[in-house]
Amino acid sequence: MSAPRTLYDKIFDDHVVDRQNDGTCLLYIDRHLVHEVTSPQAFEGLRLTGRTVRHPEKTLAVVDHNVPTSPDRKLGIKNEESRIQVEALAKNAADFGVEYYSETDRRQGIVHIIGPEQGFTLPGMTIVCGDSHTSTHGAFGALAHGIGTSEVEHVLATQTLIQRKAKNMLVRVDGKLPAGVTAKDIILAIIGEIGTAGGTGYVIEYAGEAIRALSMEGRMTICNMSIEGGARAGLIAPDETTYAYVKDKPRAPKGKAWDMALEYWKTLKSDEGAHFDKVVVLDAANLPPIVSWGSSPEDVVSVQGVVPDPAEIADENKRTSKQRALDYMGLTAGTKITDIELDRVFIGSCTNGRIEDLREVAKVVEGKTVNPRVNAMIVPGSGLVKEQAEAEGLDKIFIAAGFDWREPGCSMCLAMNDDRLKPHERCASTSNRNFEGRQGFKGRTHLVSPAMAAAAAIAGHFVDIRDWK
Ligand SMILES: CC(C)[C@H](C(=O)O)[C@@H](O)C(=O)O
Ligand code: SF4
Repeated sequence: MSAPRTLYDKIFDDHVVDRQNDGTCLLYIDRHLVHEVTSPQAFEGLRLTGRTVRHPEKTLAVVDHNVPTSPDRKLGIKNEESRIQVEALAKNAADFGVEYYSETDRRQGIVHIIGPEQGFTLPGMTIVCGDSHTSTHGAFGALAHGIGTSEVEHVLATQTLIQRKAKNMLVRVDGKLPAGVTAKDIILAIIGEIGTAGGTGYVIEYAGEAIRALSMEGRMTICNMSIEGGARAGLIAPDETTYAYVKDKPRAPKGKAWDMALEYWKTLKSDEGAHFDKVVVLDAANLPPIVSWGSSPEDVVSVQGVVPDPAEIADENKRTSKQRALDYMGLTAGTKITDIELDRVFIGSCTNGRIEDLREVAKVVEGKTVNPRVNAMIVPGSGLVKEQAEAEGLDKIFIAAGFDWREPGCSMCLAMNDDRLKPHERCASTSNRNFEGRQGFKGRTHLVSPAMAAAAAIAGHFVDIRDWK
């Protein structure tokens, strides 16, 4: 009998092409997603050395970070740098025979949203992209992680990647989530608990009753932010929820191939007794809605809490850094979270820009009006999410409430396009990063769930969504 293995061990082992004595491995890569920011030099490298893309059919390219989200974006991109990046990807995809979704393609959207939508992302696969939030695809029980631009070139040329095995970490979330508390709150709570370096050197497998109960959308939200906890990747073992989501997606296996795939996918779980180097356990029943107060995703507190006091931190470096975060955020220790007023609300991103997120938002804002002080935008994660939302009439609810309803893209998740905060503007955001300047120079970001962002847009300040009527 071979030793019990984790899900990560299994997927890794199944993809090893070569293993050196020092542990360096060459891994086969099943799927490669490409966006405009991290691919120009990689394609240029191929050109300079006269190489081709080894498997264009295992590669999919899309523009997302730099595309405008205004309705008139068909008229072109005004910002020169953005335009050059987008045009470069269009040309590279055409030159190298890679399928490409331009900003006018209805399937276009954020790279981590379109992969699953197209059935390009499947259980058991190795998936890479020159983007840290590639961890999102781990929700399907795929080993998915970000790579650097030189690695993008390596994968384009060889369909393989040099990797060393990471350690195994298990995050088990037991129990049932209370009403109003979501996948976003789970992952913010996990990062609050383990810290942004807690997952360094690990691949995290999420398990437990609360994880099993999540939809694929919720699971993607969790895996998406694994990287904010320092982990190389996040994983959730596939189950009936996964298969139901994947079935009939454009690129999912069909007929006999589906049956064979399913048989394999059912083996994709950690064996009884498999060894984890680190285990963290959380109880879902005790989780409140969470709001970030600082400039790191670990700076989180319950919506019922107050802005913490750095003076209470013993470690000097940490104390100084958290004080700096408070200053940057323009907050005073002891302020009640529900007393924090907002200027902007951003609902979207690869963390929370999927259809289920928009349905949650619609439930909260239907028949209500955005606070006049607040400028609130909703950016669907893809063209297909937008179509689905419109088919369900969600856009009408949003527009009637005073939200700006946009075209798909990364938008205000990061300030790489026209959507950005002005200095000192304070934003409730469903995205994944609250670093200094992330949403615009001197902008102030509070990370929250879609329901919490929606309620904040209406109230003009944070409210406990559990009290929402
Ligand atoms: C631009 C890209 C390389 C970057 C990433 O790697 O994650 C971006 O998507 C982000 O979220 O910061
Ligand atoms: S939505 Fe944000 S986190 Fe996701 S890929 Fe785009 S910039 Fe990165």
